Amino acid sequence: MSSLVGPALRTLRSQPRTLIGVGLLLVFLVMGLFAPLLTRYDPTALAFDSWLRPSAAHPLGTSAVGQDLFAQLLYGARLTLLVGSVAGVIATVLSVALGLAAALLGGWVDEIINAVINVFLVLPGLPLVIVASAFLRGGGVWPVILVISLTGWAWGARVLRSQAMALAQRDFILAARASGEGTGHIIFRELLPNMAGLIAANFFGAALYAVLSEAGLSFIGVGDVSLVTWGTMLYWAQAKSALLQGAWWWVAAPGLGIALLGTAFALLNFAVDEISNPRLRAGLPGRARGLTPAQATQGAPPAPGTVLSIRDFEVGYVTPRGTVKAVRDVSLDVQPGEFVGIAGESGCGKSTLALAAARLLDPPGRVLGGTVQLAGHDLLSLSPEALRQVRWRDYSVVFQASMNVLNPVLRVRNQIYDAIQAHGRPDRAALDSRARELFALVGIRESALDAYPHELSGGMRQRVAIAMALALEPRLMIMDEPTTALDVVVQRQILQELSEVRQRLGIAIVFITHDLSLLVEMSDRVAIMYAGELVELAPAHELYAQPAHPYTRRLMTAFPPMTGPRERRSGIAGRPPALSEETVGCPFFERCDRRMPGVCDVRPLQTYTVGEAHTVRCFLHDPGLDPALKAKEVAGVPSVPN
Ligand SMILES: Nc1ncnc2c1ncn2[C@@H]1O[C@H](COP(=O)(O)OP(=O)(O)OP(=O)(O)O)[C@@H](O)[C@H]1O
Repeated sequence: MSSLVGPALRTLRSQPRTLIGVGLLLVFLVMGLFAPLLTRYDPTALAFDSWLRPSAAHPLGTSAVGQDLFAQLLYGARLTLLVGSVAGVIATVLSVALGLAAALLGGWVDEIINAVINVFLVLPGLPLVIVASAFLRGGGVWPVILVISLTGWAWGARVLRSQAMALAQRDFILAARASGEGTGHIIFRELLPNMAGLIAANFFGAALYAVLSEAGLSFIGVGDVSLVTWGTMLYWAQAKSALLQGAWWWVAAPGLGIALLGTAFALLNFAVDEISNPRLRAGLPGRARGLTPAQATQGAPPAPGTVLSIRDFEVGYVTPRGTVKAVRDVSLDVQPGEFVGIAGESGCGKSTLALAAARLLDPPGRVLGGTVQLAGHDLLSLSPEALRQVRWRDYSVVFQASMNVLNPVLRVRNQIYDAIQAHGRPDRAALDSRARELFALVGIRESALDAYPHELSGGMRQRVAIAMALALEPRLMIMDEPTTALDVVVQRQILQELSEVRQRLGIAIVFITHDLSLLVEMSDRVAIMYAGELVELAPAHELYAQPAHPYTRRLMTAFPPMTGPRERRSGIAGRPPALSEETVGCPFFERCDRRMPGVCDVRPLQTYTVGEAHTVRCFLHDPGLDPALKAKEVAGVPSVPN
């Protein structure tokens, strides 16, 4: 919750519309709460002459029966706000409870809830309210509130049910369930915080509906017209022909009150959306992650011509249990046409690095520091519109699940056309020839252009996704395990075609996989990640011949080579450290057969250069270190031959 206070205050300060919303609501609250202090008149007392014009004694004049209209406006604010807020709360509580019950219990419970919601949605709202309130007529304000709440909850329940159902399938909820967390924990710690924005928006929407419904009911005389609300003021003004009498202020004052209260709710609704939705408040990521402009531009400038330059990059997942720092101090440059492979065990931060660098990281993921320059653009500072211009034209992304982005009801041809048209409008003939060209590039027969996605195999669909990513011949393609879901033969074919396409078009590729032996064959350079750190970076052949980091050597022995005789492979004993904790020294210390206690577990990790374009983060390569220390091997940790 505290993580929302900062953004809330920032949004309040930076958004004039939020300030206006808060200001208006405060004015109405003061009017309602302090009405007895702001006027000495009883709003219902028939104490004055009728039809008095506005004056110092009666700022809004008097009614047809001699009541002070200013007093009515003040006391009317009180009941109007009461109706809005209480009906808003009841409708929201109902919506949240039903939405959560449907999502968590599923099955027949969900079916019944869904059916009830649908019935309430198709029932025409106003006639229902009129009929219901006709039964409860004259009972004061509470029946009105009850009727409005019970007729106004269904829309919110539908939206909240959908969101709860979508969240219930997200990995973090499934993980919480799998780890045995109780329903209370899942509802209050996992689901509700993620639904906070929508719940608040739902409340303001329901409150607005309640205020308008009460005004509407009162105006047509169905509510309790003996109460003083802005709605009943309008009713009496109309009943006594105020406009014909020239007393337009009798209509204008409550009308304006209702309009401004509605405006306040709507503005607050926007603000809540912005505070609770990290994507909206992260319009400018440099600002969102709390970096000063100076911090956002830190780092050495990349070499001229560099396509992608990542500097001092830090990325984390901000969770209720703390921040999981998945990418730690990573710097990496990619040159035009270069194939850079990134390998490492599962969970070492490869995907997080790719997603964050491509500005595709979803909350709770957040860039915590560093810069990403792509062909001269400071990618992290681009506005969404500027980013749209750059994405696909300057860089594209292909993920393992990219084949699933194909729309099942559109022919592949149209989807390819859309990708080509993303930044221009070539004519039909040009589109057709480009689509054929792209299909030839990724090795798909032209006839597949007229297929629907379900008519193609997984491998073909993934090739279509790659063709779409190639459509605008970007300078860089970021590919995160693009072939992992496919069988080995298809995987091999796609990789060969990719390699040819890259050479022909000069596109740089950052390719992520667990499979180091595959990368060594494909890449110009290979980066090895471990526990969020980039621990070794070297030309592929050099990494293969002389791996410098003990982890790289272990990783090499863990995968069979793609060619050559079959050998017995050994895994890596132990587990990487938890990324939610800060590591002192080398994160591989516990699993390392060459570890040097007193050095590796104590000193801050540094990068050493061990060859041209070959760097490693390992103290074994510290030229200033006592060679006697390096010679020792650690008992109990299986060693790997150099
Ligand atoms: N939404 C999330 N919330 C919290 N932690 C997360 C989230 N997503 C990923 N992580 C953590 O971030 C770390 C890095 O994950 P990431 O998916 O980047 O690793 P990876 O090397 O790509 O793994 P894989 O090869 O299995 O895809 C992991 O420890 C993971 O548990």
